[in-house]
Amino acid sequence: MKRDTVTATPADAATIERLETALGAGHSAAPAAGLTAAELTPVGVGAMADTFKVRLQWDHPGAGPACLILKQPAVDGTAATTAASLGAYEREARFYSELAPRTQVRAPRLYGVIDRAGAGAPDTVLLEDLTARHRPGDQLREMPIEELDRARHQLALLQAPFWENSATAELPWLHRRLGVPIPGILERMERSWHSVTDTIAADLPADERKCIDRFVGSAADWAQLNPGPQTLVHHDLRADNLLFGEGEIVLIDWQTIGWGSAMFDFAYLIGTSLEVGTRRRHEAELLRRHVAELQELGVDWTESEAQDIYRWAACAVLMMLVPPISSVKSNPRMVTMFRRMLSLGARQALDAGSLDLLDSRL
Ligand SMILES: Nc1ncnc2c1ncn2[C@@H]1O[C@H](COP(=O)(O)OP(=O)(O)OP(=O)(O)O)[C@@H](O)[C@H]1O
Repeated sequence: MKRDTVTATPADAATIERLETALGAGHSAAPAAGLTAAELTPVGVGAMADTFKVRLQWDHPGAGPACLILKQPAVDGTAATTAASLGAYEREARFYSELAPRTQVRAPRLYGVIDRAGAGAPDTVLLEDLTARHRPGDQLREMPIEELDRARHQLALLQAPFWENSATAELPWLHRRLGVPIPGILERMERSWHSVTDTIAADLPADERKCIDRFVGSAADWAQLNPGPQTLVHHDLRADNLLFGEGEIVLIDWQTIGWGSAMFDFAYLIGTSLEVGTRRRHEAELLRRHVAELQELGVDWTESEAQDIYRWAACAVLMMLVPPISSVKSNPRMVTMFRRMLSLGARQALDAGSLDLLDSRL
């Protein structure tokens, strides 16, 4: 969003009251602190959520945060209804309140939650504002390998405490995209892919197009396989969902936090972040480091087991990006981004021999 088109809007009385109550309940404001004014500035209008930076004025200076990030259901009715039906808002709120405190992963601090729709579960999160000293990642540029490795380290911190943890696996609100039948996935994949073969995907090399064709036909079986140790899966761990600060990387956008194969986020992060040549040079070492760090964190896993699962996981980029491509139309940045990631994803699957693996297992 262009900064010069962004204007701040004063919050109405109902919003101020909701914020004050939520911050009090979240122990993020002094008891009985009074919020006197709030001003909302949009920072991101996503597919499913609207995000605002909120400046706050308290009756006693310092009684609560001066600034926060508010992420709430999108105003766009269709997207919001889809997200709500998928449990995306509740899931993100529950991740921040119930799971983030059990990990060392760097996510924004949660200040409070709001049940805006009155559906009996929170759908809005109030988060630590990191706009001043952090910059969002850029999906259109290659991530420097040192930064990628630090993001990967955060992934190890997310995964280790929940590794094969049966109580976490049973949490009904976690997103399940792997290891379960996904109704209509084949039709959605095919419809989406065929709608862009003459546009976004028109100039992809023939072997990449063929690879995507084959993957689309077997995506449901691929997702069902879901091999290897299971743990928490972010499901969209890529540059756009990372905030880079001095000496730290912060992971955001937890609407799709779920349960699945430990190699999924690893393959997706690498596949969406690195150019093909860089990935080829570094992926074995990144995998080795990832397993070594998990082991240091108490996880019982070996490099060769991880390599085996990586062959499957190398389709993660295609799995995540083929279904939404048909809805990417007019925005040139999104078109460029999707085309680039499709190509990277296909090349990653080809390099890993993922489709041959799939053929041999089915
Ligand atoms: N705590 C935060 N501090 C600073 N900026 C943030 C914070 N949270 C989100 N942002 C900014 O807002 C943008 C949108 O946030 P986020 O990725 O969580 O939602 P989204 O992508 O719009 O929604 P969706 O969940 O529908 O994909 C981010 O790209 C980031 O620039």
